[in-house]
Amino acid sequence: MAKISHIRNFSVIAHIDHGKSTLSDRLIQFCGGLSDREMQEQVLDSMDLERERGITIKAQSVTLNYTAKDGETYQLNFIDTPGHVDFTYEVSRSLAACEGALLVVDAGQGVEAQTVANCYTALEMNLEVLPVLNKIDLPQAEPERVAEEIEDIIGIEAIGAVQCSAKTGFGIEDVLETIVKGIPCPEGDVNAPTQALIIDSWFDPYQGVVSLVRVKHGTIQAKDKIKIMSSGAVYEVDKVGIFTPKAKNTGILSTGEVGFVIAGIKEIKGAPVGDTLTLSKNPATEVLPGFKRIKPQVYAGVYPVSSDDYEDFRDALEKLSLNDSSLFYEPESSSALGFGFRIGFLGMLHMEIIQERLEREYDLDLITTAPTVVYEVLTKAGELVMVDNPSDLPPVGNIDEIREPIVEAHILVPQEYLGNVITLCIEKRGVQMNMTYHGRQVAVVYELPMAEVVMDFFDRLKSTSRGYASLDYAFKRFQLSDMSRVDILINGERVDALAIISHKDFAQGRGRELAEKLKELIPRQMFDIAIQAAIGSHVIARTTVKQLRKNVLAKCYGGDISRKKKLLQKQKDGKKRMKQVGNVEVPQEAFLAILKVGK
Ligand SMILES: Nc1nc2c(ncn2[C@@H]2O[C@H](COP(=O)(O)OP(=O)(O)OP(=O)(O)O)[C@@H](O)[C@H]2O)c(=O)[nH]1
Repeated sequence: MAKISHIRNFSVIAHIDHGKSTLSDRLIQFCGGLSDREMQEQVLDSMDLERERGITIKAQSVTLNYTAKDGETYQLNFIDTPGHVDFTYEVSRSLAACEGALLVVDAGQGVEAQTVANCYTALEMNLEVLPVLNKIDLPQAEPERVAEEIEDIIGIEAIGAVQCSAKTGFGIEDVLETIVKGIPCPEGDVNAPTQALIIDSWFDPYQGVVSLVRVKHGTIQAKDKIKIMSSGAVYEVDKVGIFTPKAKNTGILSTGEVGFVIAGIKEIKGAPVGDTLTLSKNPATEVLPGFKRIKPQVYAGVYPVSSDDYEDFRDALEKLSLNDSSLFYEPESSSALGFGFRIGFLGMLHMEIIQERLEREYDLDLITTAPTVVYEVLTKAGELVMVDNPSDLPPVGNIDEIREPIVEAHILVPQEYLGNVITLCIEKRGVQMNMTYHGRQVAVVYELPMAEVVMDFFDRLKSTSRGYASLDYAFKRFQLSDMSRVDILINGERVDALAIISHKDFAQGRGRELAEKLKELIPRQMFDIAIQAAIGSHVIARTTVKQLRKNVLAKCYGGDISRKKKLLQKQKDGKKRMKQVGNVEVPQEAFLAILKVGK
């Protein structure tokens, strides 16, 4: 238990790839939390997938003891935050537990969109933000220029900011001194009724639910009866402690501290993120301000390739949602794909990660339909319905208005690529709201339809700017828009899972491209396959997959047997991800073809 004046709770925020994880590991290493061997692996990114992709998904924490130059030992509770645009909401979750944040900026790259977005989130939450110029070992590092850029674009003091190289270890002690001197200690009353904020909860197969908490007032000790304030449920604390980064029982967490609580809670819903913990004896009367829950922005239907896997799929989703409170799912059925689930995601990266985890960790073969944003539909009867699935769109005759979600996108781009970025934004139906010049960089603000942004905008932005433009966006409002559903018919049969909602100006083009794309993707079969795109009963495009003329094996007649086997195996593998639509075999790629359209 540390003296409250000697506690510092902080996060590290940064644009992706500016070196947050590397710096975090250095700080842990400097404070003796890790051996050299453990240092080889980045510790805070614990999931395999994260390591492979080099991004941080789950907020985690570590408690460090640092003996400062003033001779005093400080307890530094450091809470990790993710850096990718899909996960910005997790940042505010971590920041709610802190008094300060290190704003890590790559001294070669300069300020990028999420540097700005994350910094504002921290400032709004009244945190002390301390800039850190990282990667000064790089020959292209320009710490002075970047410091000016921080002052100019973000408006916080940065001249004289601490400089370091997380890679070489240079300046790490200065960073720690900056934390001790620059970040205020927590405030709180150790004798007041206990109040602790649940920053994160996850399911551990051996311990049950583990919650990461920040104690604002009072203490939590082993054997205490804790009460979850939203539900009133009472549990007995088994273990409390800190992460060093390994979990270490301390028997108590006191005011100002950050650590874990395990209390025999079986369900993640039992300890909701953002909720307040108190003690059943002398409970607090008020809950702590939580943080706003984020709703999924992108929905897609996910179906097992084999209907036998449905139960396993449901179990897998249940398990996965134990560790990912942002995962939303509900059963859905499609006439083309059978029984599956509609899953809500925070963005396209989240969708990819979930799909990969389901396939990899749970060994499922899945088919995912094209992702859709949520539309607000006003019916002629005056009802407002939210539609997250094209096939749920009411019949055209019943629709009064369709309103699509609009985001405000903040883009930072070097001047030489500004033209390309503007061209892209216009192509994506963007409306420019603001543009300011900051030295070599330009900050542009656009309102863009979310549907356009979630598709391929990020990749396009990167490629059109050689990787230099950066993006941050947030939902702003719904806006009346001229949208319609484009249906795909295969041999006259409407395939619900292939329907898309598109702006009328693009509907014709997208319908045509989609039909063409499907023609490439659907293998030739023993008969002609007609592919049509239609709006209502009006066919807007048509293509045909011609029938196979010869048996593929005929070519091998008399040829060697191993080649024949290979061919058969290839056909078999290819079949794994096929879905039967009427009498036509449609491959998985076909259901995602829409993502490749409109580029
Ligand atoms: N030269 C140099 N490279 C660095 C330094 N710090 C980090 N890097 C490299 O920059 C890349 C990104 O670093 P990470 O620590 O993964 O960045 P991050 O901000 O944590 O990224 P996410 O975890 O993906 O959000 C890695 O290849 C690091 O090795 C530094 O001080 N100097």
